Amino acid sequence: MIRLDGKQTSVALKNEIAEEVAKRKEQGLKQPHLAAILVGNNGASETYVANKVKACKEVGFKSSLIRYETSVSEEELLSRIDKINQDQDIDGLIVQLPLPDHISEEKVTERINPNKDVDGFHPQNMGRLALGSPCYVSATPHGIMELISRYNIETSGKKCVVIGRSNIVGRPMSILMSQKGIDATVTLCHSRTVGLKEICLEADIIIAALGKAEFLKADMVKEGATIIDVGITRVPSDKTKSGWKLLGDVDFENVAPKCSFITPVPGGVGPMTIASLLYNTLMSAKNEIYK
Ligand SMILES: Nc1nc(=O)c2c([nH]1)NC[C@@H]1CN(c3ccc(C(=O)N[C@@H](CCC(=O)O)C(=O)O)cc3)C=[N+]21
Repeated sequence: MIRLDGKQTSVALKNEIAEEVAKRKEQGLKQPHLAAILVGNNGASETYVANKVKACKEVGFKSSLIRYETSVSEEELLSRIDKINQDQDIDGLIVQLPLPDHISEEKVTERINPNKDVDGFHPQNMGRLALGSPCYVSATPHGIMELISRYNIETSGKKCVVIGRSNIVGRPMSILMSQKGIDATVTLCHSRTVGLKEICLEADIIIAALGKAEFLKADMVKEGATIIDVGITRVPSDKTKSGWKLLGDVDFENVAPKCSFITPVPGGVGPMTIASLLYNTLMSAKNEIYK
């Protein structure tokens, strides 16, 4: 069993990015600049955004964190997005999800200039993804593809089961795994799937992205499978310093011994998500996607 070390791989990817940023600086080009909007004070969102800002510093990016109270109006948020869209210095903009109920995530996502949509959530980027055209690939799916490629995991002709059909992970993952060059045969499963266990038992690669702690059990996994765990659930624990423990969507302890490759939580997909966001922001600064 080989652990897919997202921590270490994200450091490698960040080093490559930092090198390129340094080179661009020598050429007199400006620093890539990522802006993040955070609404309210959801604990998990705070951690993720703080990690993103820290990662920007590590690679030599400029970052701007824009905070709003939960009570901010949709109109005010949208007009701030308009302003950032116009700002020549800002290459990438993300609005951290989830948003409060009175703000439409759809409207917010659609308002971001697709050229700056380094989250890859805009319909233009999602549509291009489906068509196989150049686009910003959302950070978690992009990070997973990087892990698969850097560990030389075979995908061609393999049976891949994706569990969860969210717009930000499951759906784009199913598209990426089936695209030309990757060539897996994909089954996208969700809460109405009948016979999930039998479907999983056939899989060479399982991507668990349904958001239920320790959902995927050892009796659902074929010997030698590759398991990618996208879940991250916080549960109270008196054994950790923070008072919290992080659980993935996979029952790691029992599943790991059966696998050829498996991602841990934490230290798997999470750090790769952050590195991929930086990668997309560098692409934007270089105008590599929309020339
Ligand atoms: N507009 C938007 N873009 C996102 O990319 C986005 C989002 N909204 N909303 C929430 C999800 C979740 N997400 C994570 C990022 C980093 C870790 C991460 O760094 N995880 C660490 C642990 C961090 C911890 O201590 O919680 C790890 O797995 O090792 C996890 C999850 C980005 N998301």
